[in-house]
Amino acid sequence: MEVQPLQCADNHQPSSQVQSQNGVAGSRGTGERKTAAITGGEAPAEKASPQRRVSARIQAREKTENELLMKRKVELLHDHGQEEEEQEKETEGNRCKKGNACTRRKLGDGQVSKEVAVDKRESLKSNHVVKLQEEAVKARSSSGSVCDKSAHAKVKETLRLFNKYYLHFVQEEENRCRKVIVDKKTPKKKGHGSQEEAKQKAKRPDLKAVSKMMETNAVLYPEKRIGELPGVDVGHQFYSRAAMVAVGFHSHWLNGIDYMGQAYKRGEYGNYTFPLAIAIVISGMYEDDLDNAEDVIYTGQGGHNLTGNKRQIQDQVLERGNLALKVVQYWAEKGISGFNVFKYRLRRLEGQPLLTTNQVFFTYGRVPQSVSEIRGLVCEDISGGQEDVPIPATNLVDDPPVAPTGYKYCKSIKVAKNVKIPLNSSGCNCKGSCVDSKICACAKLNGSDFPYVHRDGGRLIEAKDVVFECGPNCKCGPGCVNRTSQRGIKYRLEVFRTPKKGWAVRSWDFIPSGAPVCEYVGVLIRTEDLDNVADNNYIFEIDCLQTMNGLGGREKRSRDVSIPKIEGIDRTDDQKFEVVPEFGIDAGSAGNIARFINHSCEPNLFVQCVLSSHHDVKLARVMLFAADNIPPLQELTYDYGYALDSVHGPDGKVKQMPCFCGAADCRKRLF
Ligand SMILES: C[S@@+](CC[C@H](N)C(=O)[O-])C[C@H]1O[C@@H](n2cnc3c(N)ncnc32)[C@H](O)[C@@H]1O
Repeated sequence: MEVQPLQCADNHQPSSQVQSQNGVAGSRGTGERKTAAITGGEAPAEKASPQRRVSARIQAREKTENELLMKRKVELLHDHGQEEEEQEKETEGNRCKKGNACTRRKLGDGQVSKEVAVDKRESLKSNHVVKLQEEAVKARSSSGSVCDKSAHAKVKETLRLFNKYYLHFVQEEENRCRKVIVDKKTPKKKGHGSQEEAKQKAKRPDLKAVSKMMETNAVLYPEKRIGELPGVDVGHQFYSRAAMVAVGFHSHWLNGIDYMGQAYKRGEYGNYTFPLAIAIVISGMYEDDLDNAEDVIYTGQGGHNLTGNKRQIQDQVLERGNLALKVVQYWAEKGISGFNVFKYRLRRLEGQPLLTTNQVFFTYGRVPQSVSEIRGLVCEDISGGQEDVPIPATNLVDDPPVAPTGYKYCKSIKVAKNVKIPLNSSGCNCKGSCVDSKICACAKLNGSDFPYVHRDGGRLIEAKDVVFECGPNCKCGPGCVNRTSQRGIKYRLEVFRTPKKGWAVRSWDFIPSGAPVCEYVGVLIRTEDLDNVADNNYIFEIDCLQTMNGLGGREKRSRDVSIPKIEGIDRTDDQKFEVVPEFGIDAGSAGNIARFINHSCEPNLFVQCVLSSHHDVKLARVMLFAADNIPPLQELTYDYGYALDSVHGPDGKVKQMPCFCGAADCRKRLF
């Protein structure tokens, strides 16, 4: 636990205004806690024993799991049926995977190419397409929302897997680059990897991640198909070309036009005229492009300078993808650089959902550039200057608009008097920055590897049981990558008022997956001393042990870390983990931005326990990391992890709270 002097901006005013509309307490009076069932103070007989609290959670989680399992079984049967139908089909996609004809538009590694799903198949206008779309709509409405929901979840899961592989390969690449530098400095030894060898292995991490997805059959839609892809809505943003390939939205990481060739004539699409384009990328790489949301003038493929200056250097030829676009109108013209280019007018199909911007700008809205542009501003910086980046609060909901009140902003953990923070653990002996995982003592605790990559100022490769960071006794400096979560808030966050959930948090900046967003800060307290639980919505129990053991239906996390031995607890005996967390963080009266982050059943953040100054998991720091690539202005959320029916009111009765997260897979209740 990092214990730092408490600095508090005084936001402590009467809390009556911190009420959300329609009767759901936005911030007061529900008595819930984040991870375990609780009982209010007025009915001692009903107070849940530690054992009971956790069992209730486990039971409810098991129920949810069983339901999900059943759902998955149904989907598998459905998928299997489809597979049989498609078995015979020979696909261009497969040939492409074997290495044929996949070269054209190049993006730099790591470049954020925010490709928008304008509509994958908007160039198709035939009756067959309309029919297929009608069938898809019918299928959706007849099978209820289950099909849709799981499709969204699958897309998200696929992208998360891709991001995980990507970060693993980023780490590999960072290590390789380091080796090149070391090799340059040290005389060449025979038998040891030379510079040449290191150079040869260079490959873009995003492309390696795509290959890995293909190798492991993890591409969600590996077969080309006509019609929309379930789970990818109009307006969906991909953050790299490779991510599109990982989902199967587009089967080339370089080509702009993805099309089905003549081979498809023999399959279920026998009535179509091939070649037929099924997905195009508007990458802004052609000097003759003119794109907006309703009408796109798309330039055909070929003849432009692959080095990336967008210049057309040759005439285009009416072949391959250029033949595959069946569109409203097409023509040939002399482009800006005087070469023949093909132009295709693409128009949105009637009835398609609208994009959020008129021009294809790739953001969900317009991010304010200065304080004067902020609509509904009620506070310029709720941290009162404590955070490096000011945190404005806006309110376009209440009349008159009010600012968040009833607490003190507090940048770092405040420790209750009866909580003893363990002494600082011994650290590593690395100089400057920890780089060699075979030498660094902290890396060894993390399974002999660093949990973070350097990219974007430090990104966590994947969620772990616990992350061991370098601490006060380590010899490395503050810039060490293994101190990534200790650098405070670096994104421009905003607290904003919602109609149904009280206050909420969003970022004006794009947040890449694995980036640290903030720590959950408040008063570190013994859970047995929490006496106002019935009125406090801001308690976070430090339940790393439960997470580690996958208790309460949680997903077990990566185990390649040295879990510290915990007195009285044998990790092999799961039952012994059924204990109530001993400590919690109460952000009710004092806390940081994290206290405003709402729950979602499909969250974009995840909770990660981090140990830096000491190694007592029960007192770990609670960090929130980005689970996905998060576009600007998307609400930041994490899963509070309640089991349904696990929360009890002061009268001992099960308490329920409706969930307004709006996710396709919403469980409809917070607890
Ligand atoms: C830690 S606070 C989050 C910030 C809070 N919205 C506020 O106004 O201060 C937790 C409370 O927010 C509300 N909340 C959070 N997520 C919600 C959701 N998905 N649906 C409904 N209410 C939610 C509930 O009142 C919950 O008790």
